[in-house]
Amino acid sequence: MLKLFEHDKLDVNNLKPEQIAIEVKQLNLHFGQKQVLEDVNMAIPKNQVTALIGQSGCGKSSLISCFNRMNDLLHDCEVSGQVIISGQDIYHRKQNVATLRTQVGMVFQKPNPFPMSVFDNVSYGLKLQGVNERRKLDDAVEQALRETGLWTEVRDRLFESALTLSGGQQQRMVIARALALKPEILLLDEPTSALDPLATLHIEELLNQLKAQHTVIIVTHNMQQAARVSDYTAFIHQGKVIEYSDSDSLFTMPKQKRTESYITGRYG
Ligand SMILES: Nc1ncnc2c1ncn2[C@@H]1O[C@H](COP(=O)(O)OP(=O)(O)OP(=O)(O)O)[C@@H](O)[C@H]1O
Repeated sequence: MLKLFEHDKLDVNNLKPEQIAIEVKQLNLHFGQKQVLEDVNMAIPKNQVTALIGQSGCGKSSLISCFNRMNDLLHDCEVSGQVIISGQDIYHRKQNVATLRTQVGMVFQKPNPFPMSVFDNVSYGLKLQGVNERRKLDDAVEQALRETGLWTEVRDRLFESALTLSGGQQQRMVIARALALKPEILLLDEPTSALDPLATLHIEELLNQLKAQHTVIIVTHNMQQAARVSDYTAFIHQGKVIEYSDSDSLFTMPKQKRTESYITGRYG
């Protein structure tokens, strides 16, 4: 898999404004009395793959859920601080949340195809946006399926139920459903944990291609996967970002003792 050359590495703790897709400032998140994220400050680079790693319950999913305000849907969740995307704090009261979720797509652990055809799944978001012209929908569906490498596999099955696809195909179709809306940012929460090794490999190869057009952020339990697919990695522990750097440095020369303990399997 083609990764960054040594000289292409960015210093994620010192990015220029034009290199930043998401800037997180003083982000805190509570569920009731429980603090889940504490003073998170980080800038996520544009058109790169960034991985969030850390032991179960450390706050990885909660953090990416802040990037498209999925946490708004949860009872008892309180967020403070700023998440800046395209120069706007997405927690500003004037932010249109539906627009935000178009701009920042999300894919979950378990493939969640809607019980309808492949075509209707992939065109779902566009139709919700009021796109009805058949030609436009056809083109968008084909383009999104090509982007996920699924087109040749499903071109003859577009009007069959998406539930008849394999788990790996369903997950790529769900990614295509997000891509059809042309998001700037794609959030993936453990996208391969329900898949077999071959389907996992397909998704991992796909991530590397997607970054040409999108900023990709992946939560993963699997450190080998993070090292394989990501350009940058943040290690999170008990709601805090402990270390954040290019993935090669973090996995081969971690600066913090806690990062080293985690990546060498001493806990987690
Ligand atoms: N809806 C919720 N209500 C209350 N607490 C929650 C909720 N969602 C998550 N939490 C708590 O927030 C903490 C962080 O959870 P989160 O799912 O972000 O962790 P994670 O690092 O993604 O874990 P995993 O790797 O197991 O998915 C955990 O203690 C969890 O129990």
